[in-house]
Amino acid sequence: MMREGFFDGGKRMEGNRKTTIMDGETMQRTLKRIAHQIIENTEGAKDLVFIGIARRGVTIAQRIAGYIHEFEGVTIPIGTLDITFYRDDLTHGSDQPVVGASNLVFDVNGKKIVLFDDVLYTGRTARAAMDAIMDLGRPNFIKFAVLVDRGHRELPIRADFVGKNVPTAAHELISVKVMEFDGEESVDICDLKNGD
Ligand SMILES: O=P(O)(O)OC[C@H]1O[C@H](OP(=O)(O)OP(=O)(O)O)[C@H](O)[C@@H]1O
Ligand SMILES: O=c1cc[nH]c(=O)[nH]1
Repeated sequence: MMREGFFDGGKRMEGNRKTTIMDGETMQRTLKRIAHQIIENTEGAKDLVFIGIARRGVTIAQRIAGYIHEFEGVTIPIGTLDITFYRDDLTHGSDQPVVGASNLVFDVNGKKIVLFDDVLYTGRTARAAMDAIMDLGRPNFIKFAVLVDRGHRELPIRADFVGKNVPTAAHELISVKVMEFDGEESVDICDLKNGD
């Protein structure tokens, strides 16, 4: 289930004023930059694996792995984690991330893991992802890459690779659209309070 004020997929944008902060070309350039940063900061491709948080984090992981293949000629294994939010009706609003299906196609022990998501907000999704990974073994390290960091952290979590830092208000939503799921590419800030 989703958190209050959150909408699903394309529907979440309807009826709300939006400002586009990244178009497809900028997104591509940003992901290429992150690919270079990952190459420089993960001590070589040996034991390097990616984990994408479904759904758009998986797309971002795949795109960046594609660029690294193009730049370095190495193929990085990609696993996926599905994390959704569950609202506990008894405690009104104490929404909790729940780890669903995971498809980690490798043993995490000793791996250099880069975790990917589209948006970093409270940090609860990242925390749930890291908990799920650590339950499976002991990686060499976990680094975190996001397309957008919008602030408002509720946990001491930060990303190692950030496409764009976007200061936001609580009544705004960052909506990332990728071709695979949305048929278009952009990052928009949607104002949920001042809808048209
Ligand atoms: O840092 P957090 O507060 O945990 O927020 C970040 C998460 O929120 C979004 O997922 P959302 O639940 O909106 O689902 P969706 O993007 O898959 O629609 C986003 O894709 C991140 O996974
Ligand atoms: O603004 C936000 C917050 C969490 N997740 C999103 O996708 N956008």
